[in-house]
This record gives sequence, structure tokens and C-alpha cells, in this order.
Amino acid sequence: MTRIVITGATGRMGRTLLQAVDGDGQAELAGAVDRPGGEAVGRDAGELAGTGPLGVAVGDDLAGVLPGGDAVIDFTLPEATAVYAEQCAGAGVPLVVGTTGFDEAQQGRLNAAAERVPVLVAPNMSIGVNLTFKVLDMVARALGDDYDVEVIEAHHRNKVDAPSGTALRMGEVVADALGRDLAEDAIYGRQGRTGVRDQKTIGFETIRAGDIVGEHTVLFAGAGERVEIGHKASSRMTFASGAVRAAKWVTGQPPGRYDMQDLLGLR
Ligand SMILES: NC(=O)C1=CN([C@@H]2O[C@H](COP(=O)(O)OP(=O)(O)OC[C@H]3O[C@@H](n4cnc5c(N)ncnc54)[C@H](OP(=O)(O)O)[C@@H]3O)[C@@H](O)[C@H]2O)C=CC1
Ligand SMILES: O=C(O)C1=N[C@H](C(=O)O)C[C@H](O)C1
Repeated sequence: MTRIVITGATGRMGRTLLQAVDGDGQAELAGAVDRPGGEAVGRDAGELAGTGPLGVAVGDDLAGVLPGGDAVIDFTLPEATAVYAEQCAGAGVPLVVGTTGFDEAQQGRLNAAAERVPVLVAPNMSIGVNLTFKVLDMVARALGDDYDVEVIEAHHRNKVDAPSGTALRMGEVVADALGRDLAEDAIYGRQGRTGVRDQKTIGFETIRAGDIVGEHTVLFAGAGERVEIGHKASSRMTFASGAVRAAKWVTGQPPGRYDMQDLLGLR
């Protein structure tokens, strides 16, 4: 039985994770943490998740519940994740991170934690998207530089980072396969008199609307044909069950930084 602590427990993913852990025969909830002062603090986590009482009250102090946990799953905001990673490293507890939108300094803090405990960080926990990363590498290598690459993503109106972490990873996979540097070649939206398309650019287009769970398409457009590789998530449970699987897997790993490609044997 893997004892799991969930941070951001009141969020969209937090509540779905509570349901996923409750429905998993090999995992149990060891803690549910929200931001200090959050309205849910003190309430039973199951009440929030709609599972019925789980016997675990939502707390606001991760360090306090870490001794009872085998792994932490975090879907919050980058600044919170960086602090939680340091607390996990200090307590020797493995961490799974689904949060997206890290800057370089925050990535450095995750890497420092990964020197002390196993840390799995993935912008998308779904199996389908992780397979898509592999397919994109193959397609980009086969098509080469003659095809223009555009990454199009759509998410719900409440998402706070853009482009999505998944879209950026898709861009990185394609850039690596084509021997390009995403930091130099990415274009984030276009407006006005842009001039003709620079062949080596990788474009990103972002849609934010309604309750879209998460959709990604990578378009390779050449002379006379287009190839589109896409993924559509219709339920957050696909991310949550991937994260619970990751939490069970990461407890058996030595310290280091991992992602879902490691877990799925796709590297
Ligand atoms: N890797 C993957 O497969 C997926 C990744 N994500 C990513 O997960 C993250 C969360 O998404 P989502 O659940 O939709 O977002 P929500 O805004 O619904 O949830 C975020 C949670 O984090 C809490 N939080 C925010 N700031 C802090 C803080 N400083 N300290 C402690 N807790 C904090 C929020 O509390 P409060 O509400 O009180 O602010 C809330 O409970 C995003 O980065 C998103 O991109 C999402 C889906 C899949
Ligand atoms: O915020 C979301 O909702 C999602 N975020 C992730 C991302 O930024 O890639 C993954 C998923 O598409 C949902």
C-alpha cells in the first residue's frame, strides 16, 4: 500500500486525485494539504472530493504530514511546488509533480531536491500524451526541415499558464529531433505584418475557453500535405490516475529526476 499525500487538495486536480487515490486498491490517502488560510482547512478531504468521508482532514502544513507519507503528489503553482520540493527533500519523501509553468530558478530548486529524493516531474501524466511525445520524435525526424511545425493547444478558461507545459514539451521534442533550439526558434502567436514564415520557427497557438480539459495538436505542413498528431483529454481522471501510478513507481527509485517516459519505458 502506498501512502500518498496530496498538495493543492482543493484544486481541480487535487479533488480528482483524492478520487483516484480512493479508487486505487494499492494506494491510501495519508494527507491532504491546502494553502494556509484556505477555506477547506479542517474539513474532511472526502467531503471536498465527493467520495464520502475519508477520515483525513485537510491541513495547511505539508511538513507535519510528511512522516506518515510514502510519496507526495503536487498539482499547485510553481512557487508552491518549489517550497514543497524542499520539504520533501528534507524529510526524505519522494515527490510527483504535475504543476506546469516553472522558470529556470524553480527548475533548479526541483533539481536540487532530486539530488536527495526521487522527483518525477511531467507536464502531462496521461499515457496517451506521453506516447504522443515518442511519436512526435519519430515523425519530426522522418519529415525533416521541409515541413512547417505549429503546436496548437486548447484549455479551460481558468488555466493560468500559456502555452501549456505539454505544448512546450511537444515543441522541445520536435526541436530536439530537428536539431533546433526551442529558446531561439519558438514564436508565441502572431499579429500584424509578420512577414513570410521563417522556415525554422516552431509556432505556438493558445486557446483558452470554457471547460476544455486539454487538447494538443502538432501540425507538420509541407508542400501538398499536412500531418497532424494530436491528443484530446476528456477527463482529468486520466491525469490523476497517471499521477497515482507515478507515485507508486517513484517510491521504488533512487534519488534523481524522472518523468513519465522513464516510468513507461519510452526513453
Ligand atoms: N501534469 C499534468 O498531467 C497536469 C498538470 N496540470 C497542472 O497542475 C496545476 C494545477 O492545476 P489545477 O488543479 O487545474 O489548478 P487549481 O487552481 O484548480 O488548483 C491549484 C491548487 O493549488 C493551490 N495553491 C495555489 N497556490 C498555492 C500556494 N502558494 N501554496 C499552496 N497551495 C497553493 C490552490 O489553492 P487555492 O485554490 O486556495 O489558491 C489549489 O488548491 C497547473 O500548473 C496545471 O497546469 C493540470 C492538469 C494535468
Ligand atoms: O492546466 C491544465 O488543466 C492542464 N495543464 C497541463 C499542461 O499545462 O500541459 C496538462 C493538461 O493539458 C491540463
